[in-house]
Amino acid sequence: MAAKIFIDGEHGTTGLQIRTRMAGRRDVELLSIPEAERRNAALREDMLNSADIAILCLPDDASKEAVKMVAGNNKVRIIDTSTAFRVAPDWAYGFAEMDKAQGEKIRSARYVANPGCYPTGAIGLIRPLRAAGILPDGYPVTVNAVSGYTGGGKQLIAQMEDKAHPEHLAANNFLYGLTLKHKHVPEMTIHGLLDRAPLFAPSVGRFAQGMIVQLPLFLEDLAGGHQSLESVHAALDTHYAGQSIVSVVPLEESAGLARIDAEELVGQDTMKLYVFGTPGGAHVNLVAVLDNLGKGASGAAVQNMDLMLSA
Ligand SMILES: NC(=O)C1=CN([C@@H]2O[C@H](COP(=O)(O)OP(=O)(O)OC[C@H]3O[C@@H](n4cnc5c(N)ncnc54)[C@H](OP(=O)(O)O)[C@@H]3O)[C@@H](O)[C@H]2O)C=CC1
Ligand SMILES: CC(=O)N[C@@H](CCC(=O)OP(=O)(O)O)C(=O)O
Repeated sequence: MAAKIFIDGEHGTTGLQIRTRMAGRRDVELLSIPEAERRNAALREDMLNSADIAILCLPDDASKEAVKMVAGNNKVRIIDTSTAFRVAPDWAYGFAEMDKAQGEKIRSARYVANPGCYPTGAIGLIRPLRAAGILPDGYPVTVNAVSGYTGGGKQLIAQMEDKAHPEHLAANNFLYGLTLKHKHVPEMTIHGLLDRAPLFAPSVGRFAQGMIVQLPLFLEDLAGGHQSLESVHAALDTHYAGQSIVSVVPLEESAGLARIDAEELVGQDTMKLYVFGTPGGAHVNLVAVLDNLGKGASGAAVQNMDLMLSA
């Protein structure tokens, strides 16, 4: 029998892209609410409680309310795409490739927190190096990133695309999060296994989807025996061996590149990791490229749903 899936927030940016990815699938039956009724709490509660898996594509507060609506119903499993539960101890973090044991945790979980788009890139780069003891305690990690503007949901899309919007944004590229208190920092710290919060500097470009996350490192401050471009690359390559969602670009290939396109993986649910620098040099720049709505949100939610359905 087809599994019943309800996407709460199905008419928003993340929800719509999950729906697109489900189109044509016979193993799932989508429960749906007409767009005009999207904020009808009674209807949503009914749908949430009729689902085998509910995927929440809502702001944090609405996600918390939705979770309360199914609290007494052990049959319903939840994937939440908001920031609300990403560091909650009783939720499985929905990034299967970050750790060998994570896929099994997601498969058997009742509650799965889908990662944020920036943290997917940052944790994808940081965690293998922390787990292998290469990035030492106290290292001052900085994460610099650029996102397509769909990362800000319907509101930012309207501000970027609609010239008549009262808060129209004309900039082609802007920095934000200037207080350095972005909501993704706790998630990067905890799931990146860091003992010191990273300094995170995000930005947005005038392109709809796509993302680059950069982690520049000083090689002399890494653990002994790992202070080379080749060693850092080998650690990432070993960590991601045997799966097809996160790939580590060979050093010979990245050495021949003059530039990286933030839109490289638009429409795909994979992530590419690059290691840049010069052999024998002092620095490396680790770079993750992904689609903020692919592996950064909707694609990851479908990957998590598939893992849960395989239980
Ligand atoms: N966009 C992205 O790249 C990413 C988004 N996320 C997260 O995914 C979640 C959804 O974001 P996104 O799709 O971008 O946002 P959108 O604003 O595009 O969509 C949110 C949807 O939720 C609806 N909604 C808002 N409040 C309520 C409520 N109280 N009850 C019912 N429905 C409600 C909105 O309706 P209405 O139109 O009436 O406001 C809208 O349809 C957020 O938590 C976001 O942080 C995570 C990773 C990446
Ligand atoms: C460009 C932009 O505004 N991006 C969003 C993050 C997008 C994302 O990862 O969503 P979550 O909020 O669910 O973590 C921001 O910085 O708040």
